[in-house]
Order: sequence, then structure tokens, then C-alpha cells
Amino acid sequence: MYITVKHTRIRFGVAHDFCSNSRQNSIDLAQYSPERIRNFSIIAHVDHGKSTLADRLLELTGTIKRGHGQPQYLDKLQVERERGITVKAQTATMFHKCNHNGSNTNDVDKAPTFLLNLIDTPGHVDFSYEVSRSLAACQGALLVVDAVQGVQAQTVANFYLAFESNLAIIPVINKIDQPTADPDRVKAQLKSMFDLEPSECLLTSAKTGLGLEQVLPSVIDRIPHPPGNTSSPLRMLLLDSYYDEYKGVICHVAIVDGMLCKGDKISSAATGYTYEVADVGIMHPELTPTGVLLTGQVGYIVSGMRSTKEARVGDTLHHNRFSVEPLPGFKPARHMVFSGLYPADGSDFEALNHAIERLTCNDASVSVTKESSSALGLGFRCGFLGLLHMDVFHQRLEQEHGAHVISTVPTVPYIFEYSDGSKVQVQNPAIWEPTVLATIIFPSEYVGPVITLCSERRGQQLEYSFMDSQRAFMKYRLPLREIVVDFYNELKSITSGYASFDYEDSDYQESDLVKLDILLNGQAVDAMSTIVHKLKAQRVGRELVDKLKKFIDRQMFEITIQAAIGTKVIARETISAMRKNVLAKCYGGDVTRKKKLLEKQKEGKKRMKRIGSVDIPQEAFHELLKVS
Ligand SMILES: Nc1nc2c(ncn2[C@@H]2O[C@H](COP(=O)(O)OP(=O)(O)OP(=O)(O)O)[C@@H](O)[C@H]2O)c(=O)[nH]1
Repeated sequence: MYITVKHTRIRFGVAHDFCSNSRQNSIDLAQYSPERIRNFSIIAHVDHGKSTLADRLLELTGTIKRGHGQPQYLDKLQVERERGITVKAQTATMFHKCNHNGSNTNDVDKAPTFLLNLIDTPGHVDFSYEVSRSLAACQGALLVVDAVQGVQAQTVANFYLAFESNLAIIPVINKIDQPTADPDRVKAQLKSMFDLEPSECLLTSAKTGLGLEQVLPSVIDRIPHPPGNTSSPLRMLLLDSYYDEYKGVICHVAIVDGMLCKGDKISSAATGYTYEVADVGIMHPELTPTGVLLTGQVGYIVSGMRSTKEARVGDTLHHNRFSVEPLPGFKPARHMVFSGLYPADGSDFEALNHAIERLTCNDASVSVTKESSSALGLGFRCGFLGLLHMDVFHQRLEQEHGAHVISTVPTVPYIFEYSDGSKVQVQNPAIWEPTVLATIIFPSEYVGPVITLCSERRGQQLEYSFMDSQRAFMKYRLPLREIVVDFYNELKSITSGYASFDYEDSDYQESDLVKLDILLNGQAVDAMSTIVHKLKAQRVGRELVDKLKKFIDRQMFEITIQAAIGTKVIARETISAMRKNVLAKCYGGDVTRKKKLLEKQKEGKKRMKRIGSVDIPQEAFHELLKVS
């Protein structure tokens, strides 16, 4: 059947009658056939200006008002605003008038309007899973590179993610307003590293607006339209999901084939469950109901899903009347770091369970299993994509869900191998530990310190070259255990902040590792034990004991803190006895003041964990995470 909407004839498939909803809403998506749609991502190394560029494009297209007073508009989470980083990919739909050859037209009335879906992605390595999912909904990417810093480690990683997804890549050299900007050097780097032609590079300043007028015409001209089939039965890819207090689970979807209308009955290819679509629309960037989504469009649906277990990222959703070939989906996320999460107040287990369930609905890359610890009670073992990811997850649990948690020392997934296969008699146990392939790019004068750091962290150099006269490029195989704790901070500090770092997971290697236990008054605290390399055990044991001594308050009895390997104690400290009396300075009989102080102390105690008879503050657990 054919429909004529504003001079555009679009054929909609036999699989579905055109639904009247699209006309009921102010945005009429029916006029955007796949040829008039571009789906693109902005990818870059951290801080090269993705979110600022996204802001400018939203302003340029009138999607948000100029000077809306909130920079990095698409970074909505509190944790993103506080840390100045993007954690979640965000989508915004823009409408832009442009001629077919990609040039902005002077004759505004005659030029066709394009629907552009922009996906702002995180830059940090820990969130590259988020990037690869976003790229699945795109046909092209703007690769933003800072004109001063040039190509950095995540530029390399993100380029290859986009390249392997067969996306059209438009290099954008940003921050050209900076006095030390050197776009020619960056062009040469892009040519030598990725074979991107210097003539294809756009030069912009997202800050001053310089060169921005070329960006959208290039997107329209150089990025292909989505390939889907409008007349095939509906197939849509579930890209992401999150939980909304009022609407329930909201899913972000990309329509690969066919069309979807409000009220449709859809099924999940993964679970077989059927749902009715209660609401459908686009992220504009706020949720904007449209009643319909057509082939090639990216938007959201609300369909009565109740939990993350139902909203599986990478799932194919289709009309329940038709069976379809499921889409390839995504590689499952590989968890690099594991940590136990326990309620700071043991009785809050159910509340923490609820908070984790809600948050994993918004961050499906976290794995969660229940566990119990003799020291901390009932809790969860969670797998994260990296240390920053773990940190951000904790922060979001506290900020968005009011949960107070204690997290245990992060571990990496070791494999224990027994020499004769028997579980009873172990003669020569070997531990296999995971390794990563790390890419490090930094100014050449820091070669010495970087090599020293990598060898201290048991790294094996695989590649060493110079990108140009100023920047060195190194590839190392490093044990994952060595990089999860503070490696990046140290790398930054020895290179005056100029090094960039990225890693991908690699094989397991056999290593000489030992289990280091922490004992409080002779009792081992399972939540504090860690696995370390034999040669480092002495130093790590000493540091852990010293840190604990600093953080545990004196109590009414003496406390001994020991680090031990098996039965051998390698470090020991003692905290002498004292009673901390908060009322000590409170002379006289002001009862309300005394009550207040006691209340405050009680509140403080909530954030302590009683292990045996020793109270340990939450900060002590956090500090232990930083010892490598
Ligand atoms: N001088 C100058 N500064 C810029 C320009 N574009 C962005 N910035 C600044 O660079 C910093 C980082 O910008 P963001 O847009 O947050 O960078 P990002 O790539 O989105 O960072 P992540 O979300 O953490 O990956 C901010 O302080 C911006 O104001 C530019 O063209 N010129």
C-alpha cells in the first residue's frame, strides 16, 4: 500500500497496515523513508569533545535552545555531571534540512528534511561495551580527535570498533581554537595509523562553533542510509533498557525491518514472552511519543516488561504473528573485575537487592550472583568491565537508589589447575591468571618511566614504535590484576598526565601467585583476602596492615591486625585499647545535646561493619581497594 505524506511516496509493507497513530502526533515520522534517515555515533578518546560537539549539533538543528544553560546536555546522570565523563550512551533525534549532495541549502523551503539519530557514547575503556552496542544501530561514526593531543589510545580502540562494524568513518579534528592546536600533525597521524585521507578530515571547534556547518552535510553525504526492508515483517534490535518509576522498563530499539505501532503485540525471540506496546516514540532527546517507528528509525518502546531479565540487550523483538530470523545480537560482556557488595547495615539486604535489580536494568553489563561471607553476611558478587565501571556502579547505587554498600577487594577471575586432576591430593598447584593487551600512547620523553612501570607490573613488551617525532606507541601484555589497581593513575602521574591507555582482554598465563589473608584478632576476614604475586606479597601485606591501622578506631580492647600467607604471618600491627566516649566533653545536664551526639554516633555506626568484635568503617574497605 502507498501513502502520500507531504509529497513523499513511501511504500509500507504487506506485513502491516499503516497505523493511524503517526498522524495523531505532532512529529510525523511517516515522511522519513530509510533514504532520509542517518544513524551515526560520536566516538572519541575521553575529553576530546564528543559531548560538547553533540550539544552544538543539537543547537544547530534547533533540537535544544542555544545557551540552554546545561553543558553536555546528553550527560544526564549525576555521576556523569560530577565526574565530567559519559557513562551511558544517549540518543537524540534531530531534523535537518539539507540538499541531497550534502550541502546546506540556501533555499530552505525546497531542501528535504533528514531525520538524524545522534548517539553520544562514553570514551573510557570500561564502557567500550556501551560503544559497541551503540554502533550496532549506526551506519557511520564521527571520530573526534583533539587537535592538540592527537590520536590517543581510545581513539585507536574506538576506530577499530567502528571499522570492524563496517561503519563509514568521518574524522573530525576538534578544538582547533586552542593556541597549540596542530591539525596537520593530527591529519598525518590519522593517515599513518588508520589510512584516513587528510582531505576527508573536518576541522572544528565545538567551543567556538568554528567549522560546525560542515558536519551535518558530511553526515548526510558520506554516511549511508539504514539498509532495512520496509516491506518485511518487523524486526527490531533491543539496544538498551532502563527502569522508570512511572512507566516501568523503557527499551531503546532500532527498527531493522518493517514498522511498529502503538498497540502492536510483539514477542521476544530470546524469551518467547509476548507484550503489547503501550507507548512508542523517539528520544528527541526527551521521550517524545510518535505512535509509530518505521524501518531504519531508532526510538523507545514501553511494553510492560517488568525486569532486566525480560529486557535482554541484543534481543530481537518481532510481531507475534510472524516468526523471523533473529538478528545477530551482541557478544556477551566480558567481566574483568569482580567485587563483593554487602549492605553496610546487614538488615538492608532486601533493599540492596532491590536497588541492584533496578540499576542493572539500566546497566546490563554487570553480572550479579548472591554470595555470603562469614564476616559481612549476605551480599552479592558482581562482575564489572573495569575498575572505573565498578566505582561508577557503587556511586550510582548510593546516589540514585540510596543504598549504602561495603565493597570487597576487587579480584580477577583466576583459574586453579591441579596437576593430577584429583581434587583431594594437590601436589603442584598452578594458578592461571588473565592478561590484557594494553596500548599506551605518550610523549617520547617518558619512554623510560613507562617501561619501568610496566615491568614493575610484570608486563611483557610486544611492540614499541614512534607515531611521529613526539609520540611513542607501545603494546604490552600485562596481568589484569596489575592494571585493575591504580595502574592508570600511576601512568598518568609519571607522564605528567599525557599518556593514554586502552586494553583488550587476552589469554590466561601461568603465574606464581599466593593468597594473602588479613586476620583481625586472629580471625581471618574472608572479605579482605586477596591474591597477589609471590614477589609482591610482603609489600602488599605491609601496606594493607598499615592502612587498616589508620582506619580502624581504637576500641575498648586491643586489636591485632595481621597479614598472612597460609599460617605464615608476614606483617603485624596492634591498636591499643581505648573507649571512645562521645559525651566526654559534654559537661552538665543538657540532655538534648547528649541525645544528638548519641544519635550521630549511632548513624556513624550504621556505616561500620562488625567483624568478630571489631568495628570497621566503610572507608577502610574502600582504601584496601587501592593497594596493588
Ligand atoms: N577549547 C576547546 N575546548 C573544548 C572544545 N570542545 C570541548 N572542549 C572542552 O573539552 C572538555 C571535554 O569535553 P567533553 O565534551 O566533555 O568531552 P567528551 O569527549 O564528551 O568526554 P567524555 O564524555 O568524558 O568521554 C570540556 O571542558 C569542554 O568544554 C573545543 O572545541 N575547544
